[in-house]
Amino acid sequence: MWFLYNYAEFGFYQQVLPTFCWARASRRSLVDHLENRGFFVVGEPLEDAHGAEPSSQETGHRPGHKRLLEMAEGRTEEACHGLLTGERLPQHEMTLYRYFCMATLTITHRVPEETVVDFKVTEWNDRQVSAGVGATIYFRDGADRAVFSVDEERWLGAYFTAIRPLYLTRKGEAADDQGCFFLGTTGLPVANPRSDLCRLWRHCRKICEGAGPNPPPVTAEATGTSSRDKSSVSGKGSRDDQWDAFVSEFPVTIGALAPSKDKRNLSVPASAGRQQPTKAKVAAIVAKEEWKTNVPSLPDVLQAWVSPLKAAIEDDKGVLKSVVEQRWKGIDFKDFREHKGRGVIATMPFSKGEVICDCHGKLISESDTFGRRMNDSGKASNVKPVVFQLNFADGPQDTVLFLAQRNIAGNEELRWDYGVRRMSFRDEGMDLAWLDD
Ligand SMILES: C[S@@+](CC[C@H](N)C(=O)[O-])C[C@H]1O[C@@H](n2cnc3c(N)ncnc32)[C@H](O)[C@@H]1O
Repeated sequence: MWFLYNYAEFGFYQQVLPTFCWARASRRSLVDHLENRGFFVVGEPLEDAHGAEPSSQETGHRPGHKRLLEMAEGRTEEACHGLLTGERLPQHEMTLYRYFCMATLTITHRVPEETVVDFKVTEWNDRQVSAGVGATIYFRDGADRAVFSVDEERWLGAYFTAIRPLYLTRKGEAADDQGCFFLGTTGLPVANPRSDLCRLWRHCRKICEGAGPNPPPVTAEATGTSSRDKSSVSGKGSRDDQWDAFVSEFPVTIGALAPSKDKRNLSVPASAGRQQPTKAKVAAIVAKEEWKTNVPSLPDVLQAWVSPLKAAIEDDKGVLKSVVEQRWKGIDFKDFREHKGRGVIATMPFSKGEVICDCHGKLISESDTFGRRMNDSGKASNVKPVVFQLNFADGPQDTVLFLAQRNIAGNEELRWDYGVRRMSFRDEGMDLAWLDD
């Protein structure tokens, strides 16, 4: 019985665990080591405690991820059915569905991430279908290939026929889909599959946690156990049952070692989710860690919190490129003539929170920038400026981006609240009626 064999080593790991725990690489390698020795790892650190994303290799090949993917299959199947019967899924579900399709390639079929990013529509169209068996797809002139089951082919097919076209119709002149199969919501090829997969794992994990007070253990593939293989061992209950009994007898948490003093405030946000966590949520996360020293203070943690969405924007290659090239899709100039001069309109719908353009834009002689032409509205603004630290190749740069303040329809004028009122100009401002707009 696999864990009895390892049981002899368990005392050793209990001793050495704390010294390995905090450094991210050490946590990873320890988990790898344990899994290779046949241990199940519960609460596997899919991302490190500092909030950094795992490396692409880690993201692509964690056995725990395969398990999470299997657990998301049911929901994917439902979504696939909906898509194929003409149902319009909410945006975030379509995005998750696309993540799932990408993960099917990287995790189930071990297709390298670069190949997934570069996966072309022609390669999909050229797939070899064997009725009732599945399909073989050749990537990069046959350098990589994946043999899909019937279900997998159907999942990707539903993405291709029902989701990708929606993204494409939102493609403006500035955007180039480059014939890629996987597109982001803005119609551009996906740029960062690693962060997409991290979001998928977080989502899958939430589903697991929502399933009951004790999330199902993330099992190591090396043990030969999968969600579909819960055969009992030695007639003494399933492996999962035996594991549960084992864990309850010898509880251990690999996050139990306190964080270092300088890192403590960054240690919680990674597990806090997309929204700014409440004090209560941070308190619960901290309590769960059972740290004894350097326990982070709740207000400091809340202050250190950075939205994962914000982090994703700061690394988004499309945004970085648009800022540099001043090419923003889905918006255009419009002359409102004597009423208020030129302004900027949306030429496609934007969802709340989407990046629209940067605020002032790089000054290019004899060339306009959208940010500089946007008109004001104190009462009915639909975009808002937000400061980001964009991670350009030559270093981070503070940049103000305009984000959609609410869902914006095509053809709407984009306006932001300059923050000035008649009173801002003292008496001179009294003639500026547009400031009341
Ligand atoms: C940054 S510019 C915006 C672009 C400007 N409309 C143009 O044609 O260059 C700001 C100026 O636009 C005009 N403006 C901005 N918002 C306006 C509004 N809601 N109604 C009328 N004029 C407005 C004001 O003259 C303001 O000084």
